[in-house]
Amino acid sequence: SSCASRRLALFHIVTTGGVALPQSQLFGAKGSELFKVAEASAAEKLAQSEQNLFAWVKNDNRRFLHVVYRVGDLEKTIKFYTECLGMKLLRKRDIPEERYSNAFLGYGPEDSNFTVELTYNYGVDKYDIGTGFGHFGVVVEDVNKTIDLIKAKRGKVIREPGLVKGGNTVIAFIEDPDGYRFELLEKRPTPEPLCQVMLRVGDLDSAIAFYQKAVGMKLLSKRDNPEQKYTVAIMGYGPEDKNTVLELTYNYGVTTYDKGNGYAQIALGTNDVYKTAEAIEFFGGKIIREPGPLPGINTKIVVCLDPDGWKLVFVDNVDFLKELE
Ligand SMILES: C[C@@H](O)C(=O)SC[C@H](NC(=O)CC[C@H](N)C(=O)O)C(=O)NCC(=O)O
Repeated sequence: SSCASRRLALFHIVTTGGVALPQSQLFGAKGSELFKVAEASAAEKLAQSEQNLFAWVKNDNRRFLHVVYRVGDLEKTIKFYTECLGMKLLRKRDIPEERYSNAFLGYGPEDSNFTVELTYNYGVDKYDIGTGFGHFGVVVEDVNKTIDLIKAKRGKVIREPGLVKGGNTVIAFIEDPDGYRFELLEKRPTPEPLCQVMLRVGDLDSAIAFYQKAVGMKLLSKRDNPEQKYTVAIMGYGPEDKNTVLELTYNYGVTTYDKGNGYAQIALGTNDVYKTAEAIEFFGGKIIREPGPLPGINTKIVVCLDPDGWKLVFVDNVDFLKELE
């Protein structure tokens, strides 16, 4: 967009009363040459800024911190995640003045692992999950065993264990007490068992470009499944067997989804929220909260939307660690 506005500025130089005239008519042949030189130098500067920003984003210290969503009964969800999915309750906080509580759960400490941040809003016991949110992925050693345990605890199994259609991983799907789906994937043990967040997108190429350029993720793999009519792009900061990834799913012909009001956002760590905001804007993301410290806790954040309107929050790495002290 920044590129487009500079082009627009150049265009305005050669317009009179809103009517565009050929450059040679305005400035003569020499003027037209000068204009071309100015335009080329502006384009070079723009390309240079793009390179610099992208290099900064790639070298920033980014990682998946947590995924935030709303639940209707915090204790019920904590019980389900700890008993059925083997997560640990890492911390809880209550913010009575804002009438909400949070619980953080996961498979390892927050300073090095991806976690879920559950939000309970006082008095709200139900949310609409919408159609855009897909699932969270959890690696387990034995899907059948986990499913038996979930059934024994009266958990909801929505897809029995078996090979994923068109692939060779044993999977199963379950739903938590609020209806959020978890895909269980049978894989070798990993340092990051909370391994995926799957979101559906309406334009896969735009989403991939945004997550590469503005968010600094790598396109780890892209797989088309013509029989099932969908394409998946796996984006992340490191190899899928050791790191959490974002799984972007494009269903043929589906360009919009309902986001509901349950799923909220993914939080990512950064060394500089101000520079992050610059990159987000430059590469076409929409900033919905300007970079700066949060009142009360002073943690610096910046909030933006991806091309499909999915929310991302970048959190200052040092401030985040201070929060954990
Ligand atoms: C191994 C890993 O890549 C997967 O598990 S993909 C899972 C697969 N995803 C989809 O089908 C996505 C498209 C679908 N229309 C959607 O929008 O969710 C899946 O869910 N397979 C189901 C199965 O039974 O195999």
